[in-house]
Amino acid sequence: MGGWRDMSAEALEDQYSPSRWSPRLDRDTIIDAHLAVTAAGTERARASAQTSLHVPYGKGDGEKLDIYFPTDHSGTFPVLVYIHGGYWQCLSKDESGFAAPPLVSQGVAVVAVGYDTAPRGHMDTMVLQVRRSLAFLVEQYPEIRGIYLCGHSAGAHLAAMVLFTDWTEFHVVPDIKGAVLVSGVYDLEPILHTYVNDALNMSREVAQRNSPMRHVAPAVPAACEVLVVVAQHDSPEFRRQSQEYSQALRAAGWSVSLLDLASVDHFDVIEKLSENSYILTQVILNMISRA
Ligand SMILES: N[C@@H](CC(=O)c1ccccc1NC=O)C(=O)O
Repeated sequence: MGGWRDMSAEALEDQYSPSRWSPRLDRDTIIDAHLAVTAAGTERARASAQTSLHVPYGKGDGEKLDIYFPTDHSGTFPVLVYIHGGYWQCLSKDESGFAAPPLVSQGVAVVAVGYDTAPRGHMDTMVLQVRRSLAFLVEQYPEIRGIYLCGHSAGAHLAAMVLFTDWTEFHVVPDIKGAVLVSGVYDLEPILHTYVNDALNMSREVAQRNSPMRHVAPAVPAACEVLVVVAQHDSPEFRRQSQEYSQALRAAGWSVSLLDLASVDHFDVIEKLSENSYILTQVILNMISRA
């Protein structure tokens, strides 16, 4: 976990700026393009699927989720819970439904979870909120048969934290059957030394306590199948984090695959989930149908 310690501040900043690594778009336009594409995809999903939007899972303003129901939902159904990225400080559930169309047409519900981003939300709060959203779903929707987590970037980090939850205080144990972690960050320590922490304001202790890499231990039972996905054009640091995290999980007895997707960057690696023909869409559908 150590190479980053030898980097200059500028180099580290570069490595943790996903917008600087795409051969497709330049750094000043790629984030806006990502917002536009995911917002349009979400609008399309909301227009075509049956939905329950802004469902409160807690008392806080930010504690709401959107449900995209399967086209045929007379019986039980699996659910993919999508946790958005945005470096724990931007984006929201309102542009996070774009992955729904190919899934709902195959009988899978999609839930886009909202959480309080920084500076309003603290790292501990975000992790707790996502955990509570799962407990809520299990209690409120008995039709759900099997939960699959999918998170992008900061959302992959939050999904990974959910895998290491002691559910006793939540009074329910969600049946998490799989997790798809896309271009995530699993060790938060390097982030402390970058602009990313300006809004997050994490101490070293908070960063360590919320680093999935530090929770991988053989003592934690291997709960579900994990797919760690990384983009060809993610930065070397992002690629290293995915490699090391997947190796650590495997060494601890988890069933893990590392999927290194060619020809995509940090942003279109997730945007393309709106397409039925995208390889990751098919891999996810396959994971769900095998269970
Ligand atoms: N300032 C960051 C922004 C960023 O990382 C980001 C933006 C939108 C969606 C996901 C992102 N990355 C991780 O959560 C960058 O340089 O790309």
